[in-house]
Amino acid sequence: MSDERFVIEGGARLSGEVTVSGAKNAALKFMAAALLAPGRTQLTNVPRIKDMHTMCALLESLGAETSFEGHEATIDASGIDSYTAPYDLVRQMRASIVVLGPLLARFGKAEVSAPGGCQLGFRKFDFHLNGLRKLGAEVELDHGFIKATAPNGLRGAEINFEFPSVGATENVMMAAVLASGITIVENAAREPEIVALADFLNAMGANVVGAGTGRIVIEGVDEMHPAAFEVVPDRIESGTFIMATAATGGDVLVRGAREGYLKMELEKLREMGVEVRAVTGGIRVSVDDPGELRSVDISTLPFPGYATDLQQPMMVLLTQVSGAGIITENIFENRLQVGEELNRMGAGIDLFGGHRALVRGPKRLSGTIVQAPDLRGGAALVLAGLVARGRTTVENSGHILRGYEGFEEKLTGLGARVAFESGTALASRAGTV
Ligand SMILES: CC(=O)N[C@H]1[C@@H](OP(=O)(O)OP(=O)(O)OC[C@H]2O[C@@H](n3ccc(=O)[nH]c3=O)[C@H](O)[C@@H]2O)O[C@H](CO)[C@@H](O)[C@@H]1O
Ligand SMILES: C=C(OP(=O)(O)O)C(=O)O
Repeated sequence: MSDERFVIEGGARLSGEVTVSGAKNAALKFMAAALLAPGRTQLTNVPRIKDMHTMCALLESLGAETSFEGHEATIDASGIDSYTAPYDLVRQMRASIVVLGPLLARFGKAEVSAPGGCQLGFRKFDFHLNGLRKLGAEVELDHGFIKATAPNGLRGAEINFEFPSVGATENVMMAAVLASGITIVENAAREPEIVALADFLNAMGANVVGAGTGRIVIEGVDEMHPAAFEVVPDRIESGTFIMATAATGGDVLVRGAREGYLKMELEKLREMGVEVRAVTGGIRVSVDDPGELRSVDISTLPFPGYATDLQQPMMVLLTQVSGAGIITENIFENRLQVGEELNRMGAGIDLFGGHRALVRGPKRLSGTIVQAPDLRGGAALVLAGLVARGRTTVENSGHILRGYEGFEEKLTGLGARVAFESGTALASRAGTV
């Protein structure tokens, strides 16, 4: 439990403009990819969020030099002298597992603490390990650590994923760029962040084609070099602001949002009657009365299906529109649990096991104290606070800081009444710090 909280006075309609930050789930992988080459990688449009600091700490623990000023991060991976990602960092951020592929590819060895269970449900890593084994690595689980070695180097192979896992596709791509010969990844994840990573790897000298389709082909190269690269905009942050605007009944230009990154989500919003269109520089969303919108069913799936990371914000929106909608969560079974917190606010959501929820609207939510169950669930509860009567306090909000830059400032800039408090700030107000 963290001692950070968002406090929201509900009832304001959002209006104006908001600019989305760079994508967490792309930037983290670029930083791991920097391990593939000695020298100084320079990333721009890096979001100022907690996960970036965690990744800097992880890279530094391996011997890299990092700096993170404004929205620019530099990583010099010349002096790597450790190949172990420790438990205390992996525990904070599961995405740490993506250093496995690059370390193994460049140094022939890597040890990463096995990521434990987390808020979203079972998050297995078997696809990562089996993919690396196919490339010739010896991989074992020993005393809670994934230990991988490739004494004779990695060699290209055909890898057929049982499920298009984002992280496993990324780990295998980053390992295969320095393997000898050709690697073919079938049933690869197709998320925009995979395409962004392939573009970045190619800028570093790799030869990756097919990213964004289910078949990625990688021809190994002898060495990689550092590159300067810009992080793509965050589609999940974009979607969060779009849904917040629809739920409060507002009119907002979400600068940086890309229509191609939110195909299914925008289709669903249009089906509901939300006016949402691509304009120069972003996406404009406008709703007069959320109660006049119609409910829809959604089912989360790998891209280009409906994103699991935008399921919880949609759950909040569905409480504000007319009719009943069924949410089917196919990726992370625990992500529907936020419905229980919403029910404490009066949402009346029926939860059927871990996979289905029935949301009926429109409901007048009432503010109370709720607990952020995870990153996107926490953001969804802030959205619920925006539409609720009275004051909502979202406790355990440290999760939200992992993924949203300046959430309080951005929402306040759109007219919301939101404050962020941390234990330190509260103690300081009380004169104890
Ligand atoms: C840092 C990052 O980019 N996180 C995103 C990434 O997580 P992450 O990369 O962890 O998600 P995956 O695509 O790997 O997971 C999808 C599903 O596959 C299962 N699985 C995965 C790997 C494995 O070895 N075995 C296995 O069974 C998982 O339990 C889950 O049910 O993609 C998810 C799905 O879009 C997003 O919600 C996360 O925000
Ligand atoms: C679940 C997420 O992140 P992670 O995979 O790092 O937990 C997310 O970005 O929504």
